[in-house]
Amino acid sequence: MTRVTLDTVRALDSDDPLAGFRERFVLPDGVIYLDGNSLGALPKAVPERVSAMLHEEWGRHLIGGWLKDGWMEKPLVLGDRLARLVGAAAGEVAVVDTTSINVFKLLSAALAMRPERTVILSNAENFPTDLYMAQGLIRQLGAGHELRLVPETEIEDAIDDTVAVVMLTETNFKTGAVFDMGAVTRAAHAAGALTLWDLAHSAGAFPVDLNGTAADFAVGCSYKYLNAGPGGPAWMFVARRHQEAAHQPLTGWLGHDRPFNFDLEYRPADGIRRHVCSSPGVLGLVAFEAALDLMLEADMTAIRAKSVALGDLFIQLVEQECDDAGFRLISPRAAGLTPPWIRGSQVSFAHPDGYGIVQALIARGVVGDFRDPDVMRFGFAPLYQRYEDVWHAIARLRAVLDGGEHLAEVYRERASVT
Ligand SMILES: Cc1ncc(COP(=O)(O)O)c(C=O)c1O
Ligand SMILES: Nc1c(O)cccc1C(=O)C[C@H](N)C(=O)O
Repeated sequence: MTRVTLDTVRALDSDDPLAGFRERFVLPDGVIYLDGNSLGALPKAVPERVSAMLHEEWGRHLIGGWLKDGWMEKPLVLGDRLARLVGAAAGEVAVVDTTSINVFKLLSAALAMRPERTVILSNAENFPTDLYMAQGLIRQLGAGHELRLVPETEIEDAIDDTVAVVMLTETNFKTGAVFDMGAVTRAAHAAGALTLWDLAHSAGAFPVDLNGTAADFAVGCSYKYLNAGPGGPAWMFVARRHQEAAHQPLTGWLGHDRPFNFDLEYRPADGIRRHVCSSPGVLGLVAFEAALDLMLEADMTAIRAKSVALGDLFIQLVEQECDDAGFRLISPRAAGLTPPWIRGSQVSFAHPDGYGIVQALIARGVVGDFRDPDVMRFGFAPLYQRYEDVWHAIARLRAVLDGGEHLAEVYRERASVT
């Protein structure tokens, strides 16, 4: 393979069709941010839009904003906009609650649609909150249901006629490996099961085609690749064909068919609206709206192409510059430029000193993250990263290793939030 040089990466940046997006984000000087897969960077439009909402909407219209400024409808209006990014149709997505809560709601709805079956099938590598929510729901439902975990490579074979729901995170949060959503969904349907996809590490990272793969249910967050800010509102998808039958358990007043009739009896609204529970958090929604509008200006195929190129470059440079360091690539080497996707928008290497290396890199302004037991994780966000950033990140990695900076006493104890 030809050696990569600084000239090579500068040439890639000068040919980059997405280069113009970078200046639309706030990025601290000197920082190379490779953690947009945990918390996306701040789009400049977000504080502008939130400030306008505060001063021009809330400040002037007071309670009138619910109607005049469309606050009440935002969960569904933004859902329709987001639908375009995830291969859904208008009316199939709502922006509500948190990812964990939406897992609970949709898992409950799906189990009730398969009353004769008892198993929620998932993988042992899934992000724990999904498993915890399933465990909590099972406890709530009383005896009878089971969360069955198998290794991710065995999922399709494990789908049998006891399985009610196959609940998977499409992109593995540690390795970036991506399930073949179409193949798993076909296998689930062939066995009479439903699918619930967690797209936290997929939406905004690469093209998602919920209806093209006939997915049943999905959830996702807005604060990673969609850049809506810490704790930004989550979203959920219910395929149109299930909307009549799918009933979620958190039957708050805003999922009622006529909330302002104040009836004593709950009657679910039609369609996706019944999955809204409470008053929408308008500040978070407005931040998300600004970030989403920016994302929708970009071509998702171009985003995917650059994400793959950044990830490939990162792998190549680690191997070129640090081949003596004992890094073990745990992400799929090939990413996939057409579906089925194989690697998401992150690259992870395992290393026994991974924690210290990540911390020492952060001290040098290269922000990635660490996941137990030994995973160094780096995320690629094509709208605000340059190829040259990858070059400098690896140069700083080399400097960390050369200086033994990662072995410092201060990194012996791990921080509790990373
Ligand atoms: C796959 C996945 N699901 C869910 C979450 C978190 O959900 P919540 O927004 O409810 O904290 C994360 C990360 O925080 C995640 O990686
Ligand atoms: N959601 C997070 C948070 O509130 C604090 C710190 C990190 C996170 C994360 O997003 C973790 C992330 N889901 C992961 O993939 O590890």
